[in-house]
Amino acid sequence: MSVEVYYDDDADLGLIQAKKVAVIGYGSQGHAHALSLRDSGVDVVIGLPEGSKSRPKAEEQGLRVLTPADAAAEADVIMVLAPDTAQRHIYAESIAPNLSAGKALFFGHGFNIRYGLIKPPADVDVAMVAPKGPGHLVRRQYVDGKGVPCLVAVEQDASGTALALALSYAKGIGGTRAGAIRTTFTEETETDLFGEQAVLCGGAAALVQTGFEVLTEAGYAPEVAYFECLHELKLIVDLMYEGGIARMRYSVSDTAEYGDLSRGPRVIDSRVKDEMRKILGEIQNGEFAREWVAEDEAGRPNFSKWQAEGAAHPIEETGAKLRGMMSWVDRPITETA
Ligand SMILES: NC(=O)C1=CN([C@@H]2O[C@H](COP(=O)(O)OP(=O)(O)OC[C@H]3O[C@@H](n4cnc5c(N)ncnc54)[C@H](OP(=O)(O)O)[C@@H]3O)[C@@H](O)[C@H]2O)C=CC1
Ligand SMILES: CC[C@](O)(C(C)=O)C(=O)O
Ligand SMILES: [Mg+2]
Ligand SMILES: [Mg+2]
Repeated sequence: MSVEVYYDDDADLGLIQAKKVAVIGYGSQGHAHALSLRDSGVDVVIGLPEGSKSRPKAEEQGLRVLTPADAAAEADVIMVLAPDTAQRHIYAESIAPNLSAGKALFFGHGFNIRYGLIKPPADVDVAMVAPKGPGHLVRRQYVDGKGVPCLVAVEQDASGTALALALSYAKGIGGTRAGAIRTTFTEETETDLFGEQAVLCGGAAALVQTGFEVLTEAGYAPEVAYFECLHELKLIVDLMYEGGIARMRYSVSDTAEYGDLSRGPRVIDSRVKDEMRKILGEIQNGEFAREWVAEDEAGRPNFSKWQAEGAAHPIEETGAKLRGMMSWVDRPITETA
């Protein structure tokens, strides 16, 4: 099955330039969308509660900041880029009362629509523009004249032009420079959650920490273990990113390649694959979403405990010391937001 991919020539920037856009939230994604849309000639207003820590950041960047309700009331297009767990409350309290017929409700991730936590009225467009990368990279790429590929999806096409508007928005944040791939809210949500849980965040972090523990528990220096299990991972992933796993295997020694081919499948074995399938099942049947919403409503006790445990892992102390010696390590991600 081939996917539809749209580039700059397939998108009319004029459509989004003719609208007023409210970006609700000014964090990782919010700041990137808002600043890049503004730089693309779009009339943008930011929606943040009074007392939000993000307000001064948005104001320092010259953006107009209103409450979420006032921003939603002014806007034709409302892009929701607040935390997934906060979105249903923001929608009920501030957006729904200001969502009149003909407006468009946009998302950067499909969680709340996929799991029925937000149910928009039938007379508005509901679409998604979801960059496939962290917000700070989305902004940096835009500033550099490039873009991060993104997914676009239409859940509700009340106007008959929802896809064209989503593509126009994607062009405004640099997404169609790299390519905007057509998908659905269901596919984006389920694959995004699976990727971050099993591979990109959960799987990779557990792999790095476990490798570090095995080496240090066997008596090897934490600094040497850090380089092997975390630092060099970026260099290896960069090779995969540039030319796939084959390119990485071409570039490493044949000793490394033999170790990779013969030992890799012992680490990520059929038990791990079965567990990944179970994780995917929990995403598909809504179990993960119910658990996460309940955890959030209970004040996030497990989340806070696991966060603290992660921050106290010995790899963090070793890494902080070593990175202090690395003048070439990139600027901190807090610089642009
Ligand atoms: N992080 C990423 O790169 C990616 C995120 N996404 C999706 O983008 C969306 C936003 O995520 P992300 O950028 O990580 O979020 P962040 O946590 O980085 O930022 C959230 C922003 O929302 C604000 N906020 C919190 N509560 C409210 C509220 N009640 N009303 C209005 N604004 C509020 C926060 O303000 P304050 O400073 O006051 O807390 C902050 O500015 C999510 O749907 C996420 O899944 C999609 C792709 C990648
Ligand atoms: C990989 C994490 C992510 O899905 C992302 C940056 O794309 C997220 O939700 O932050
Ligand atoms: Mg993602
Ligand atoms: Mg995600």
